[in-house]
Amino acid sequence: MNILVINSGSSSIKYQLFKMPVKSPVCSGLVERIGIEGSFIKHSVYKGEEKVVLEKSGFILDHAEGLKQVLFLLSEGENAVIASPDDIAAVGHRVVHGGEHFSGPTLITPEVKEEIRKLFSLAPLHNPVNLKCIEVAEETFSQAKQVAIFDTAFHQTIPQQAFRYAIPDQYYNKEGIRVYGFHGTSHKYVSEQAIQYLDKKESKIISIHLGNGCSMTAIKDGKSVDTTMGFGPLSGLVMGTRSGDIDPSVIFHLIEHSGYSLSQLSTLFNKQSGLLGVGGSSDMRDIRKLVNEGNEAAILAIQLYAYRIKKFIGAYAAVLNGIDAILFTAGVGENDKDMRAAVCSELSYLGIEMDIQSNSDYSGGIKDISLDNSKVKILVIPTNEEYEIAQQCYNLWN
Ligand SMILES: Nc1ncnc2c1ncn2[C@@H]1O[C@H](COP(=O)(O)OP(=O)(O)O)[C@@H](O)[C@H]1O
Ligand SMILES: CC(=O)OP(=O)(O)O
Ligand SMILES: [Mg+2]
Repeated sequence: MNILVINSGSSSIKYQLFKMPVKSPVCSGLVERIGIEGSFIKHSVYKGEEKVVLEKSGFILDHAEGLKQVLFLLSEGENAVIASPDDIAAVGHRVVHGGEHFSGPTLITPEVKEEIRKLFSLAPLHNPVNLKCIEVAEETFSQAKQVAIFDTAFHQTIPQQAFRYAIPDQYYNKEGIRVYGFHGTSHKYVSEQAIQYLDKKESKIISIHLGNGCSMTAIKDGKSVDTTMGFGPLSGLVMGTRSGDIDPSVIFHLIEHSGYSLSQLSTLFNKQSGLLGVGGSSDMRDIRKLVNEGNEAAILAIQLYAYRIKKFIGAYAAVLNGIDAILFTAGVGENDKDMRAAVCSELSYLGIEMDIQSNSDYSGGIKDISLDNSKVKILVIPTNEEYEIAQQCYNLWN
């Protein structure tokens, strides 16, 4: 069964084509830096032991344009992996916000699309592009089943004391205002990998997903019990362009004293803050270059970024009453050894002790980068949201 998975993030599209139930993909790829200078596509086709990599650069304005270029790569030329669009049985879509409606894989109908649309304002960087990718896929693969897998689903196990805000009941009961949590597919995948690796079903894990969006989840015995993102994917950690936690008084102040409108506020906190707002770029690789040149704004940006993660490690150690393992994953978590080292520095009181050499040598796969005597394991685990999505789609029919 051919399942194409489309994972549209705020600044990228990742995709993989699986011949399920086989875990390794037929092809995979990445459209990066969508809407910012230096956009590129990297498309890899796996032919037995051989891997053919096609790279294409040139500005890509939006997700629809990026996806159309990907669809062309799948079916044209000598490296085509499908003969016709009808070869795809199902398309699995990552959808970021599912509100309270969706807790499992969901066949996409006009009603489901309407629900995704209703949540646009709560996930303005994501649900609109997720829906756009669904529409492009429906047009292109008209015979395929379209399935949505929601980032919010894994967090349905969070208890009320963690998912409710301390505001009057009616805002929860009538308007659904609560913590939903995001990156659930990634937190689920990496925590399951860790539980397998540690061979420890009863476990206290802190999963740290550092991509363009960033979030942490406290996971007890495989279940999410708290997470840093909330009603929308804006709270918690410092991110590429999002501020993370901010006192709502700042919002009142900007409205009252600077005349900010709703859309200006949304743009400020969603698109102009985080690494971009403080350090000058949303991309950690650019920030690292600036840091190496001694740029003070960039240095401050990574300090804020690391400090916030550290603070939540402390909070979740308390929530879980101990930690067996912390997991680093996603673009920054997997690739930025200096960030991992900064986060884990001076946490020996909590039993977190990194093997600096092992951290520096990390080059892929699941790896324990803690010292032998560290009470807490520090694991780097590459996320694979696409495989997790393909598996959940496959389970719908098998
Ligand atoms: N080698 C690297 N060093 C530091 N950061 C990196 C590296 N490679 C990728 N990243 C960062 O990872 C982030 C993107 O992560 P990713 O998980 O792909 O995000 P998303 O899925 O939200 O688009 C960017 O900030 C990028 O700079
Ligand atoms: C939910 C979220 O922030 O996703 P991403 O990291 O892909 O932007
Ligand atoms: Mg992502």
